[in-house]
Amino acid sequence: MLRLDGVTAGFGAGHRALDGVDLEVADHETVCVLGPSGSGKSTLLRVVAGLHEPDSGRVLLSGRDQSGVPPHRRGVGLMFQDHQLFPQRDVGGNVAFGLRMRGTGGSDSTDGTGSTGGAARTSGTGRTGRSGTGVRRGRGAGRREVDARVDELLDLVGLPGARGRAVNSLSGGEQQRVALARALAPQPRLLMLDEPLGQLDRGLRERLVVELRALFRRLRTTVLAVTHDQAEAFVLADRVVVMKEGRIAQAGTPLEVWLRPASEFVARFLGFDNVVDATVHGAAAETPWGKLPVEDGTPEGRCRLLVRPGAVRLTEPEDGLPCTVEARTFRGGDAAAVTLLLSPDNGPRLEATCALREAPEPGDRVGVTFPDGRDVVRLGAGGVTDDG
Ligand SMILES: Nc1ncnc2c1ncn2[C@@H]1O[C@H](COP(=O)(O)OP(=O)(O)OP(=O)(O)O)[C@@H](O)[C@H]1O
Repeated sequence: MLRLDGVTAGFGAGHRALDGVDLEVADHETVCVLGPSGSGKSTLLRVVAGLHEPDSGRVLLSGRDQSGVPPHRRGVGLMFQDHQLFPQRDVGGNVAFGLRMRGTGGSDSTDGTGSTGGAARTSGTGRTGRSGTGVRRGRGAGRREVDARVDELLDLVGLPGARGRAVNSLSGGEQQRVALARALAPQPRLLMLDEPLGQLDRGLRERLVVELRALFRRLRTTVLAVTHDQAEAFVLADRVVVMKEGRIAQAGTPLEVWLRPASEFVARFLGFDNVVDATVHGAAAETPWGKLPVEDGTPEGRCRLLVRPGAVRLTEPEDGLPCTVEARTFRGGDAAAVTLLLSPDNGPRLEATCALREAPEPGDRVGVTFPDGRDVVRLGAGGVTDDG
């Protein structure tokens, strides 16, 4: 569906917001681009949408090179985090705008980019017979037909009966759903979401992201989404792409990336802080915290080693590496988990997790052992791309 070949793009001489990016998104796949602020995520979407011309490289949609193809002729939908609904139109008017974007050349867009409802699908690109919203294409639909289509889309996003409501009477989450209905209305061949849930509170995000995933699966929508929140990306994505300074640091399924971060950068981005120098010999690694088990097949030699908090077992001070508890943070969740920051007598600080009822207090003395190698990972081994 989408392919980027060596795309480099920037803002002025020598600046590279994207640096030789190769990326593919398959039909019906949801790919989430993750990365810290400034890593090039939004620029990537803008290049695909045709809103930013690459300096070199190619963007192909359904095998066709998009050089020189204007945004409204690319058939991609783009939804930004601030979703930019039209406040003067009611919910129905906003979603109907998305419907009108089909085959109009996108001229309704407030900024000429199609960013409000998505760069429009153009007619004649052959999308007949597609299951999904049930919204059919064609101009000149009568009022009743438009209303019916709008209702269908609102049902789809979980806002039945909202057609006549004023946009400013909706909650943030409801507005988000309207924006999504509007972006889905033209049946873009590729839907791109830029921090789609960025401004919503955590509880709502967690709920909506699960709904979005179910919706995209049901509609078989092809999605390229950008987020800086790895938890969100892991729920939504079939595949995640982690970016660093305009390059792809790693791509893989959420599980692959979580299990085998390709580099220290990716590991730290995922929130893992126990990363140390180590030397692997056989089934063990020499570390500043002592000898730790590693999984069978771990390549030998000097490396950076990730020790996930799950590998750290608390015990009595005399039974393991003696540490002082520096801080403890209640994380909540089903397991009532607590994150502990430990200061070992030897070696750098160490993060551990445990259940609340077992959690020691700051200042307490504990011992730690590392009984299981499954959460001890040699970095740079087994990732798709290693950024060193
Ligand atoms: N309009 C612009 N003019 C100049 N530089 C820009 C412009 N837009 C982005 N940049 C620069 O390009 C780089 C990539 O920016 P981009 O917005 O793509 O990153 P991002 O990963 O989406 O960041 P965020 O998560 O903060 O939105 C950054 O260094 C940024 O400062």
